[in-house]
Amino acid sequence: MTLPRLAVRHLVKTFAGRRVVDDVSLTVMPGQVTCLLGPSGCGKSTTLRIIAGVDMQDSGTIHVDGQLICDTVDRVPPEGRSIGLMFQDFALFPHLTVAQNVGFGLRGRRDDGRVTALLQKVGMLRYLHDYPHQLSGGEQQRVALARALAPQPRIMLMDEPFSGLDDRLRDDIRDETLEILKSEGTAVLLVTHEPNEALRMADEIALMRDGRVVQRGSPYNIYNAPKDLQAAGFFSDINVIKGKVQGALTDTPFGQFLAPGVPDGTEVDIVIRPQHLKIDFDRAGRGPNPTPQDGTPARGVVQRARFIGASSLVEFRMDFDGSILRAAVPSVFLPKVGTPLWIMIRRDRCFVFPRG
Ligand SMILES: Nc1ncnc2c1ncn2[C@@H]1O[C@H](COP(=O)(O)OP(=O)(O)OP(=O)(O)O)[C@@H](O)[C@H]1O
Repeated sequence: MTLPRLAVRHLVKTFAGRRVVDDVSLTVMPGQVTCLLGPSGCGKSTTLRIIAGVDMQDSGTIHVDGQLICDTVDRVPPEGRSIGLMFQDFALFPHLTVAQNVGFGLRGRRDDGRVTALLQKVGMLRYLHDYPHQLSGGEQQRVALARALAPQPRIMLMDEPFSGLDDRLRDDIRDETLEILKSEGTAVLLVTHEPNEALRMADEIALMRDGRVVQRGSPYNIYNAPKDLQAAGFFSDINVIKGKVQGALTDTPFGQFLAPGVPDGTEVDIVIRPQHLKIDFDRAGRGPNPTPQDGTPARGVVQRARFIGASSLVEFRMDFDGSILRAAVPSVFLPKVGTPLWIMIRRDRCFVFPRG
């Protein structure tokens, strides 16, 4: 069995009586990316700082390749942890050239061609003698990556490293960075509050809320099997339809939904993402026929429709209770406000959660 490159267990950190990091455990395997994902203030950066050795935990352990590097008794100093850091504001030294900046990353070790090899890898070899102010944001980011990789760290900790870059550039740099980190076999722990960044980069996502890791899993699993309503809502807009369970089923205007194992009388939220609503025509008020997969259709009237490029966002006011449902549909379809349409809910794409 492969040992995790980084294993963090039961980390706790309290500031002014508040548990900012509350029993956090996570692992990163060699050559893999784990994303610590969560809203601002949930404790991501504090967790990262403890792993880097800049902050000290109140309790909990950190192991690198099975070796204890920090508990509350023994503590390997930051420079002895074989950890590289990349932060958004982790600026290059302005008075050093690109080559000197990367060379600085070697921390006194012999170069042996590593600086040029790394600059080649990040596509910056021709800027060897340039100074940081002569480079674009994306180019500086590439040099920063080369500098962080110079001492061949076993782990790279990244805190929102791409947030200073504009959208198009960010996607490119993200993909390139990932490829380079994988080719170096570095284990990466990446902190972000952006779900799309985590979905795009992570092998594993640890979803954090109020100091706790509430769910861990592959991007696919965490997106398609969220643990609760908040976890579902963190990744996209969601629609919520209310119901009450009777005999493991809940009745709604969209027909019955299965709620296995949920006791009778429990109020539930049926959650569905906008792209999983199906829309059909009115047919003079008859609408489409019910199907086993899509259940009973319900009628709504278009309240708002916005073209946003690849898709259109359509907002419906539902006849049954006046509530609003949002659908994302291919952008070839942009219905007029006031159009009656019928909506069906794909059973296989719904999540049923007891209301908390
Ligand atoms: N040194 C400190 N002293 C007191 N409180 C702190 C300290 N460092 C962090 N906190 C608090 O701990 C909480 C978590 O902060 P942290 O920076 O870890 O969150 P985060 O999830 O990384 O958020 P962001 O994405 O905004 O940086 C915040 O409420 C913050 O104010």
